[in-house]
Amino acid sequence: MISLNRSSFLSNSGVNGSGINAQRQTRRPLAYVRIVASRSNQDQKGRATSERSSGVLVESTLKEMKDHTPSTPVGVDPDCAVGGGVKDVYGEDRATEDQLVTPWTVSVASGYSLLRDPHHNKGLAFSEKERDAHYLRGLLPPTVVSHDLQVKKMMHNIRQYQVPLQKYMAMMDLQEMNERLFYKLLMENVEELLPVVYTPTVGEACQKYGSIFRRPQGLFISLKEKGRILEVLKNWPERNIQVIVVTDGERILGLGDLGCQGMGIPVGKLSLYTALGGVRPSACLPVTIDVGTNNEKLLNDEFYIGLRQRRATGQEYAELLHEFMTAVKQNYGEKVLIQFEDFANHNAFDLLEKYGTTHLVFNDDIQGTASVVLAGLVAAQKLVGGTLADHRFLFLGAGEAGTGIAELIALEMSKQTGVPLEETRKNIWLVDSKGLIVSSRKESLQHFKKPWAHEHEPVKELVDAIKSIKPTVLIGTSGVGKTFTKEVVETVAALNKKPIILALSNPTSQSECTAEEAYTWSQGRAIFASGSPFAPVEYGGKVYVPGQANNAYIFPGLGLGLIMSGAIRVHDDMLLAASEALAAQVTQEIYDKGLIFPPFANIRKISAHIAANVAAKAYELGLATRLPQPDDLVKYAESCMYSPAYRHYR
Ligand SMILES: O=C([O-])CC(=O)C(=O)O
Ligand SMILES: [Mg+2]
Repeated sequence: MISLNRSSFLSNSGVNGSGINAQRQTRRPLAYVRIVASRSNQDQKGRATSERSSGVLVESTLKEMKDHTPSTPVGVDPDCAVGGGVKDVYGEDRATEDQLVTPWTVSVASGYSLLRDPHHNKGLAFSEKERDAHYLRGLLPPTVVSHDLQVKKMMHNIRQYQVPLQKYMAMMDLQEMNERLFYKLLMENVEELLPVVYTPTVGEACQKYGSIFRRPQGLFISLKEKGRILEVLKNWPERNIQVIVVTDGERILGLGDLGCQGMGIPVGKLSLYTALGGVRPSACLPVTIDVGTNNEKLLNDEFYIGLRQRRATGQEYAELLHEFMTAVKQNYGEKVLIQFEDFANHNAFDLLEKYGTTHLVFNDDIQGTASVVLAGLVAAQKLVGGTLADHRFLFLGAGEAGTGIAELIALEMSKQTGVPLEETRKNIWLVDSKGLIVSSRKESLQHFKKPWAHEHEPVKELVDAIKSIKPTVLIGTSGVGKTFTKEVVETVAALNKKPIILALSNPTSQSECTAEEAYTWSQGRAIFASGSPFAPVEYGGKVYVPGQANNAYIFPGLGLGLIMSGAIRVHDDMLLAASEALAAQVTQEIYDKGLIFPPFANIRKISAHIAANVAAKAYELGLATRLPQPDDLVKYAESCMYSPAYRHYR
């Protein structure tokens, strides 16, 4: 193994190479040279090879590598929480000096390779000067176009596709071809493209991930890698990771066990971390843990990309997860944020409890969804009058989302009123597949359902539970579509002037009811929001715009707030702080439209406010390590955000 670290490059500066490679090199301005976070291996001929993040294989002799000495000083980013690393000659963040441990190598991206490097490619937007300086002459047609025109053209192209999955694939191709164009497109067309890169289309993409799979976009850690996870993490080309979204694919949206094909979810969530929350793409790491799948269809699918075995459970599962969690902390330190995503109930609660005290973790389905729904409910009080404590809540679905939301509502009510948590919980009722959760069922209930087992006679059907509990708010977190039937909606609508109905299961096919059903069956009285987007509905000559109560409002800003404050733990009060910040973004103009969530078009501003509130809470709780605390946290959050604007290359 060649041990050639950054300082050895610098100490060798000025050494001229010889031979073809060296001649090629001397022709090229040294400013092309950049330090890339790639590991090198030495083959039998003593050459170092490294696979760059762009997937371009760089081969260099030791001598040649010495010649790739950066001519420009490698500067350190100003004290910005989200940056904070060494910049390469493109002005982009790279690993910090102490992370540049051997065996890191140097590689060159210019000419043909530059066009195939998604992090630096600008396509037709390379200027005349850049085309000269970077050996691009002839590799591109003569036209030079602006970033804006590229966005316009891509949107035009994407709109030509009728099938959502084709749009998804076009977006993934773009992400792999030109990252900054991908993010500019997504950020400037967020309402149109969110349903493409995220729910509902990402659900279909996961179902078909094996057949549409082209290039890996994250790390696959399977049982085969047991005992070697730290090594696997080091294969990832980026070193300065700040957020990991990890799934084991067992409960992908409301679609069930999709095994290794769940990878679409971490990839999609992390692209929102960047587009919606401004965390730079190179700091994001999607991970799928593959312990097998119990999905027979996938096990028999010749295109399935995961381990062809039934799921490992018990100790084998726990050991793999523990090795992963330990390796992450060892490799990236204790301030890397780990977001658990789409784990099945039986693991999700346990993992959160187990690692919540040792790692910076949160579960998006339990806590992120809860935070967004609480914000919507707080905002809804402006439309219905009163406070949270005036309500009775009934959930269909008592899993991660259901019990997570229920607990955060109870916590907020307790904080607002001073009434103990055990008491505020009594306003909240849950129905699972066996009926209303009541005290006589307590013995047989899973632990996360037990706090909701109140005194009541057993009730089997949802509609009977509604008649008995008389909820003012009905929330669907069942993962089962079409469960808010006409009778269900009519029953809750008969009890309330303005029933709050939230159909949160994803994707659209699993939504408890559609927006049209909610408005029609409630004669236009429902305050409705869903997890996946629905188009506006016309009813009785009026247009109703449904809200989207999706955790995408929260996790990008929450993550940014945690990163920028250097938080070391996630605390429930931070989720409340995030929720409060989101609710505060609902303006009178939005209320006047009958909405309880702000438009996604404003999400960057919303995320900055969420991040600021979360960071403020982290400082207040003594959980922030980035000191001193910035004076204006909103401004600071904005200043930390990634911009997809092209860099000018020297
Ligand atoms: O991914 C989404 O749209 C929301 C979510 O976390 C889920 O449904 O599991
Ligand atoms: Mg999820």
